[in-house]
Amino acid sequence: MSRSTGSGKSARKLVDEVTAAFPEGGFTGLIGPNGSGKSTLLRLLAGLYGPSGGHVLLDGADLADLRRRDIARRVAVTAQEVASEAEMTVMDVVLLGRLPHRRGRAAPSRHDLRAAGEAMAHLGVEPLAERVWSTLSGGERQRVNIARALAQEPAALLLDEPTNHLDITHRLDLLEFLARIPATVVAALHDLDLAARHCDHLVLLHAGRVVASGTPEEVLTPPHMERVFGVRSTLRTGPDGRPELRLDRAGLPTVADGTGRG
Ligand SMILES: Nc1ncnc2c1ncn2[C@@H]1O[C@H](COP(=O)(O)OP(=O)(O)OP(=O)(O)O)[C@@H](O)[C@H]1O
Repeated sequence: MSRSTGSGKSARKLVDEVTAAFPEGGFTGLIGPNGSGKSTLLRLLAGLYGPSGGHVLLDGADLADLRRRDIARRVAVTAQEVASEAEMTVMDVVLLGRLPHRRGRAAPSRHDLRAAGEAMAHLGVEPLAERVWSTLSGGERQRVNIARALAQEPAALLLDEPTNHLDITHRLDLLEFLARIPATVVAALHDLDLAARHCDHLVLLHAGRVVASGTPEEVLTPPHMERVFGVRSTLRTGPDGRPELRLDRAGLPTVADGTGRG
């Protein structure tokens, strides 16, 4: 899909010398500690930030040369936290995803309604269609927000911590769904074990730079895990053939009783 080289726009570089490619139709997990630059890189890929150097390419075209609307027709993005006060129904929120495809203030077309309905069905939020957004729980809001992005029918779906607020069942459902869809998916993820199991490609960031990118086996190596997260790790193939990551802080102080005295 796209490739980003360069840095964020700021006197201080938030991401620097990033060169990364995101396999078309694949599911890339963007991993790294807090503050390592995952959200910033997603914003660069979405064209919300312009790089102060380098380029972000979408199918070979520089995002800087594309109109905002043309980018929005092909790239959908969700933020980490979404505003909670909107008094719109869930259906109206999901239909916002159709805006880049609609002309002026015309009523939603049959195709718009179908795309919104299908997106809601995929995320299991159809029963919430008439609910007011501000009354939803955190996890419901997260799923509706992803449904909105999906209703956009994007070629590339950029998701900032999409498993936030989701219980384990919804986490697994969502990650399996993202691995299956034909769109190019790039998601910032904190659950390294889930990223190992569900993503076919990983980009590991540390202090605004790419430390490694490739398959889970290439990226989740003990030296990378120790260097970036300060943890020991073992990656093996599970009984279902998928990678299984085990992490521990052996040798480091632990918080065993919640008092911090371990
Ligand atoms: N608008 C901004 N102005 C100044 N610094 C910023 C801005 N946005 C982000 N940063 C800084 O850039 C760095 C990268 O932030 P970013 O949000 O991209 O990290 P992240 O990997 O997504 O972190 P997290 O896992 O905590 O969500 C952080 O040090 C952050 O404080």
